[in-house]
Amino acid sequence: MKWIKKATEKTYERDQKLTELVSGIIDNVRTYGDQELIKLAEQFDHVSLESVKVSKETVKEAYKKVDSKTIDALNFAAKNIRFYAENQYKCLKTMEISSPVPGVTLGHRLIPVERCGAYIPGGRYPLPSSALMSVITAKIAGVKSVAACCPPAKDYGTIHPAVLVAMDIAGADEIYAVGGAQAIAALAYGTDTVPKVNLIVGPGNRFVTEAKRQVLGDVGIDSLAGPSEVLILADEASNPDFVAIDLLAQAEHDPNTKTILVCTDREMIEAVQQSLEKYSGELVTNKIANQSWKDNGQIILADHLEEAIAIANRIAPEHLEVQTKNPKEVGDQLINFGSLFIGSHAPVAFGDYVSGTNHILPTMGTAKYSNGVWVGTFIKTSFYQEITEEGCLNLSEACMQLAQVEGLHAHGKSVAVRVNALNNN
Ligand SMILES: NC(=O)c1ccc[n+]([C@@H]2O[C@H](COP(=O)([O-])OP(=O)(O)OC[C@H]3O[C@@H](n4cnc5c(N)ncnc54)[C@H](O)[C@@H]3O)[C@@H](O)[C@H]2O)c1
Ligand SMILES: N[C@H](CO)Cc1c[nH]c[nH+]1
Ligand SMILES: [Zn+2]
Repeated sequence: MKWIKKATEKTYERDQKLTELVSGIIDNVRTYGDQELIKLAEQFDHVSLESVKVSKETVKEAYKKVDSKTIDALNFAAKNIRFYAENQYKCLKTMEISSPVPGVTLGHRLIPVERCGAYIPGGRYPLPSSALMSVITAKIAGVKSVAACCPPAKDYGTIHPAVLVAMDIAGADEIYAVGGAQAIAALAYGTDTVPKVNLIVGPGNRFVTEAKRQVLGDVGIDSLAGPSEVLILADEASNPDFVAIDLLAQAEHDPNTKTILVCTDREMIEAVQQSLEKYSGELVTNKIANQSWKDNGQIILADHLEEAIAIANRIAPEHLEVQTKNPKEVGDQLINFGSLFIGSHAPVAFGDYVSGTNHILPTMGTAKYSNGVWVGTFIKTSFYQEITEEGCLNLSEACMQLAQVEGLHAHGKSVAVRVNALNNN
């Protein structure tokens, strides 16, 4: 099956040059700190900064540069994202339970990371919506201090004002005008201006993603996200205009975006192709969208719906739209996706901005084993046990036996001395 190779190909491939370039940036940030961040902002973002820290005054000024309709839309989106995150939080539970072994209590606590960094991409487009997604979710999870980073925009000499307003609405505690691999290095290792964090979340381009890969271990990360993806399931009942514009809506993100149509009806495929032609000329973003569709777009004709569903489950796309008849029934059979959009009136754009689900999602097939950013991303489920004298005696024999099998003498002895002490009392 030829389609499998293309549809499951990694959109983010590491290469030696990228690895070395990024490790050089990380090393320089560790050595030269803020001075290097300012130098790289000049080099890559063409902005000259005095400090990467964005002041409260600059944030206040940003509100004056953003129209009220945008601020209203950001607040509307923020409310829905908060609602979703708060309700997901309610699904998390602490646990404390008596073990069947008398004298042993087992439990886990939900402990938010103390400090996290949220990377908000800003190279190609300003993405205020991404600021809402990461920062709001971190704050609902209980993270005390959230540092938001985004590359400075040339036209403003700092972060784009709509992104600054979104960061503020979302509740960011600190804001830094720094992007790319250097932002990840600053968050991971700290500089005089940027205190280091415990966890970094948020998507970005190949430099950002490679940097996250390299700092992992010194700091936690959410995932290694690649360019956006959409897979649309369609049949003879779909609306070709809806299908076509949803493919292009993802394609306009990046020339590497992966856009796939899986359809059971040949005539529908032809109709979608005509709609694609129609829209491609209309879009302001058509240069990227057309390029992306040409290089990474794919149409797969499935023999029947069961096959279409199996294909979607095999590809495990970031976004999965079901625009077939009985979309709910089809949706129930889908098991690998970052975010599912059920019905022809559910374009990905709603999830990107306003429905409330998070748009920072697994890509490149990683939805087979992982999920998008949610409150749980920021919360550790940390275990504990409380053991009484009775519990100690009840656990001791099997414990000492296993320690002996493993040859770990002190392990066994740490139990034996307690048992002896109890028996001698
Ligand atoms: N999966 C998701 O949830 C999601 C959400 C939003 C965006 N995205 C993706 O995030 C990505 C955003 O990428 P972007 O480029 O627009 O913004 P970005 O902020 O990720 O990257 C911009 C930065 O890259 C660095 N850079 C640029 N050229 C460089 C070079 N030659 N060498 C070293 N560093 C360099 C610069 O520091 C610049 O500030 C897109 O691929 C988009 O699809 C994904
Ligand atoms: N579709 C992107 C996630 O893959 C998120 C986004 C931000 N703004 C618009 N869309
Ligand atoms: Zn999008």
